[in-house]
Amino acid sequence: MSTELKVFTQEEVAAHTTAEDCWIIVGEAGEKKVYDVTKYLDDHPGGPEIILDLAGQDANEEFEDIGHSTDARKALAKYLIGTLKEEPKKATAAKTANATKQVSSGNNSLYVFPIIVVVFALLYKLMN
Ligand code: HEM
Repeated sequence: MSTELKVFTQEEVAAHTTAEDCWIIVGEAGEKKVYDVTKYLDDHPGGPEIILDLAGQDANEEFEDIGHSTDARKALAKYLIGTLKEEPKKATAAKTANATKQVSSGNNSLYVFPIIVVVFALLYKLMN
């Protein structure tokens, strides 16, 4: 059995919001995990609705606020399906586009930088 966990985006998780298909995100920033709790909904001591209200979302704050027991955490662990792809807010699409650009121009900038440094060093010498 593979121990590799699938990585889901926030958008992918957000598509599972019904009683027949209910995913939630639980975990601290940097280690957020995705759980498919569909089968647990009816077993939840706090009722299914409270979880369904947070379906497809990050439910960490609510999950922690209640002060769930170790047993609750063990129950949750059984429904782990993957981890959340966490990225710095916004600008992600732009960054990806830039990254592609930088790969192709990467070699050039490697040479340009030392040249700029040398030019500035010469200018500094001339002026002093
Ligand atoms: C997603 C947000 C969740 C909220 C807001 C929430 C809320 C609550 C509340 C209010 C109770 C108390 C019920 C009562 O005493 O009448 C409770 C109990 C419990 N919940 Fe949740 N729950 C959440 C998710 C989960 C999940 C995903 C699991 C496990 C898969 C879970 C497992 C339990 C267990 C085992 C209890 C019994 C008390 C304990 O052992 O801590 N809960 N929950």
